Amino acid sequence: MPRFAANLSMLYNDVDFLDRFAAAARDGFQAVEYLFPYAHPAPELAERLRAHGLQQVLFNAPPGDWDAGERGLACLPGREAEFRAGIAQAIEYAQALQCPRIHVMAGLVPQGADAAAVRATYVANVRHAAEQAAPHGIRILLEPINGRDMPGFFLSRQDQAHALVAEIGATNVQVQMDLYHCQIVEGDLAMKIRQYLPTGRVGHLQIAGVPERHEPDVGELNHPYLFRLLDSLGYDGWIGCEYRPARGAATHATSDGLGWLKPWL
Ligand SMILES: O=C(O)[C@@H](O)C(=O)CO
Ligand SMILES: [Mg+2]
Repeated sequence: MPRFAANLSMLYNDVDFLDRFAAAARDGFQAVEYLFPYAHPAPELAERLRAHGLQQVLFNAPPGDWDAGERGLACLPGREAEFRAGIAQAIEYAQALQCPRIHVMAGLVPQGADAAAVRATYVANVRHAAEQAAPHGIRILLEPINGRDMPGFFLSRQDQAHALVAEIGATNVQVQMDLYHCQIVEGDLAMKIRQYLPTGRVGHLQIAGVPERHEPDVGELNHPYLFRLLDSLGYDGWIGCEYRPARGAATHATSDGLGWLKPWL
């Protein structure tokens, strides 16, 4: 059976962030993920996980100045020191939260930048992150993101991410295969899953309905078919529920929209 993690950045927006742990546990989730933990002290987050019997399965390294539009630092020439400081902070949080995966966002390609320099910066930065994370048993994940949601993002295709993982050459670097982004950029999801899961290089999956990024049972995808396929391939990792409930931040919007999950809990 697929194992589902609630993405607390997108789900349960009708309550404060720290109250989303309890809400997810009440709905039957045993694991959570979210974008960034850094607004809260790690012990406070660890206590929420403990109190509600939840595992933290993923969060992101610091992305640079998110409010100013930055979406990761890994591919940005000249920002290496900030990138490294962010990785050190992320590893501290991952240890405190016993989280085995950190997503390192690639970043937006700077206007006019030399493509070779951007790629070389990315490879060197991810190698550094992998080296720092490895002694703690932490994996570094790279996620291709669609260019409609994040125009100019360095990484958008699965084949690009897998080629980079091979080039980086560290055993603790894997691809975060977000099926929502993959459907928008490439489509042919079942064949992509059949192609990439057996490589052992997919470290985490995420889902959402396409194109609105609402519940998985809203939109053009047949998620039950994909879940059965993942089962048949022996996928035993987590699937992050990274979608915006169709009723937004209305009271109980997330819980009311979880009908799709019930058969899989
Ligand atoms: O798909 C996404 O948007 C996320 O997984 C993420 O980490 C960046 O926003
Ligand atoms: Mg994602």
